[in-house]
Amino acid sequence: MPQEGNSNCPSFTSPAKNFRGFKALASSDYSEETINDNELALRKAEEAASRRYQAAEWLRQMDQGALGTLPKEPSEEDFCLALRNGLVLCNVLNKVNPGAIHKVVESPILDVQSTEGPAHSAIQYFENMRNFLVAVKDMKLLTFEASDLEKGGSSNKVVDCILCLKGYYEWKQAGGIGVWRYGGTVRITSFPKSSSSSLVGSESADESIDESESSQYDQLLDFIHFSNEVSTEESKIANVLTFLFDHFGLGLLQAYLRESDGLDDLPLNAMVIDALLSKVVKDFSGLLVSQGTQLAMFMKKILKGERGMLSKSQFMEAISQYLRQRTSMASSDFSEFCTCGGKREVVRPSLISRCEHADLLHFQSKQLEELRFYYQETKLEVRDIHSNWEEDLRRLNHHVKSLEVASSSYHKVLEENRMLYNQVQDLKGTIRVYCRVRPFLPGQSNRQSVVDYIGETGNIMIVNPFKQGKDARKVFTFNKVFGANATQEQIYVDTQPLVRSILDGYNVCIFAYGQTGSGKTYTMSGPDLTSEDTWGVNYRALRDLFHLSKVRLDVIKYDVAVQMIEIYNEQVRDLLVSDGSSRRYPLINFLTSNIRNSPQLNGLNVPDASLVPVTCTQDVLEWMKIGQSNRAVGATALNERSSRSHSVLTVHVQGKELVSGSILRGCLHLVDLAGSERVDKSEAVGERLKEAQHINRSLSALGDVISALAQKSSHIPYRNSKLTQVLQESLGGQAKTLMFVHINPEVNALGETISTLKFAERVASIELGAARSNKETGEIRELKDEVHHYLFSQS
Ligand SMILES: Nc1ncnc2c1ncn2[C@@H]1O[C@H](COP(=O)(O)OP(=O)(O)OP(=O)(O)O)[C@@H](O)[C@H]1O
Repeated sequence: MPQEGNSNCPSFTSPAKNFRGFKALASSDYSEETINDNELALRKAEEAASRRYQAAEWLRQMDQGALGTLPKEPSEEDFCLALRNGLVLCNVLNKVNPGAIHKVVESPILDVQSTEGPAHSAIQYFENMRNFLVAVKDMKLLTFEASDLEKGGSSNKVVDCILCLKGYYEWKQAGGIGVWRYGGTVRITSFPKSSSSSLVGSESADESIDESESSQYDQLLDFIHFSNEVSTEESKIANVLTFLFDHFGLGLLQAYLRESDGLDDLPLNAMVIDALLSKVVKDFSGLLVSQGTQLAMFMKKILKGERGMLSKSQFMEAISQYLRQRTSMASSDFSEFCTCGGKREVVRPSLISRCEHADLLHFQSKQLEELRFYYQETKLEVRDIHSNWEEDLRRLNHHVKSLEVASSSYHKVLEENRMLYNQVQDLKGTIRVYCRVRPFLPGQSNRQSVVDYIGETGNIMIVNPFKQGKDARKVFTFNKVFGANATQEQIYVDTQPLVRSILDGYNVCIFAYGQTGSGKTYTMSGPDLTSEDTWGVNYRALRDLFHLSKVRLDVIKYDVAVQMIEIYNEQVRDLLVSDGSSRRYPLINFLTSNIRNSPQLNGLNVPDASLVPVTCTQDVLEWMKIGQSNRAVGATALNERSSRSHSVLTVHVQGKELVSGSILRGCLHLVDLAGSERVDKSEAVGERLKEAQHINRSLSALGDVISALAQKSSHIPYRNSKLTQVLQESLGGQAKTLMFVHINPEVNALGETISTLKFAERVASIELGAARSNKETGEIRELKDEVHHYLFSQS
């Protein structure tokens, strides 16, 4: 298991620690140790005792006879005394190397008290001891002097000899291969030198080594030097092993954790880690054992190779060669292992032979080459596409610009076309029809519109949400269609030329048609008289007339007067009465004389209605307020503010050219028709029902007149209603007529919307003939005046 080292790096306990004694002896650091002499002596004594006990223990194990004479932990004296007769040593040596001593003197009597005893026992003792020392020497093991067992001798040398014998024995028992050790602290390597002296060493080697042992001592120093080198190598190896072990262990841990991804509740505690690591240790130990076995086999092969016995240098050279081979083989695997961190899938390639590895490398570099090629190709393609795009974009830009030009020219052409069309219409006298779509009103929740599309050229497409396919859509065409967002200003712009033509002596009739609540009053008058922005056609037209008349003041003098009547339940009422209750709001006796069926000389259709001269817009506003308040307004289920009557505001303009004296007479009828909805839908009863019936009757009379006019019928039924009678001149005469047809975008008004639009299309087809100006030269006027006087004087 890894342990914390000084460098804080995990490391194995280095086998080199086994050389502690020798290193202490040889190292220069030794002198620097701060241990004082007493401590050193004590330590040495402890170590010597420990080794002595070890030797005694082994002798007791090897020879039963020693059990009685040699204590388990003998003092130095007891130890020497027990071995002095040489019996135990001879018996043990014969066990280690059977037959090494032919004759062992058994049962020596050591009677130190008898006078002969010492001599006799000394003989026995000498014989056994001599035999033992000779045999040991023959075996090239550590020896000692017989005197070492005497008082003042070096018992340590005896201990070294016994432990050396022990090491030899164990080495032999293990098969007698390679390195062997004795005493648990010293290694001795058997180098088969030709010289008789074996290489031996002992950590207990001290100053007592005499001259005769100098060659042994030199060898011992050699060995110390060698062992230092080995220890350096070993510590390096230990570091590598530590590193490998960590990788191996942590790699396994990682693999385990990776594979346990799915197990959410897996308790990952210290116990699991311990269990894992003990498994790792087990595997690693197994690996070490098998490696050890292989290494042992290899060493055996070297030692027992064909070359026979090896010298130290040969042996070391063989090891180095082997290591070099292994290093070059392992280094690539090792670096791969380090790079990939032991991941299973990546580690696998490390198992592939180098040949396969090279193939893989070759294959990958080929793939890399291909990838590079494709990358370059793609880069070129992208560049091509990019430049193509740029080209396309340039062309598109150009195209857009030409379209812009075309579109502006198109608009110009469209405008010209419209003007030409209007001129043609003027020539033909066709009634102009403008369609206006009312916006949804605040509070209307279902905002599904029946208006699907509004074209620039006067098309409007109505969609029926309850129908499918072709039948669901219907297109109507008018002079112009204004969407819900059109402003009052935009509405008036197209009307302005017509209005201005009044000052040139033309009659103009503008009437608003549409279902109740579709915005007729909004177009004609506007929602709020106080705000000029929302003024309707009426006020704008009058403002325009006054403005123009002022501009022409130096050339023509204009007189403007207005009439305002209402047709309610087929009765014509004067709305501009404000001079007392008796004349207020009089019912004009329509059937007798007050509506002329042919244009009057003064252009008045209803001569009995009040004709109020006005000089400015403010005058008009005042009179209109009076007219509005006089107007009959009734509430219906469809629209509380719904006007249940037709209102006609007529502006009479008479201009006299200052130079020529010519008279210009024009009039403008501004007609706000009553709602065109069907009676059943208005849910009206009683008075309201009567109103609705009258309104419908007059509107269908209007429809009949329009049909007859469209068919160029010889009889036009103007007299069927008051409305058609009042508008006769505008519909059938030489007037310029404009109809604003209004539609409600709501789905529940779809039926009315369709019938309104159909009616408007019919109106649009009527050709009235070219409008004519009511201009009388001074000469004609004078002649007319003369005729007039003449007729009056005759009557
Ligand atoms: N273009 C528009 N923009 C905003 N609001 C409008 C527009 N047209 C109509 N309205 C609003 O719709 C409501 C009904 O409009 P208006 O009274 O003009 O309808 P009408 O056709 O004259 O009704 P009636 O036939 O009953 O006289 C009013 O509240 C009006 O302000």
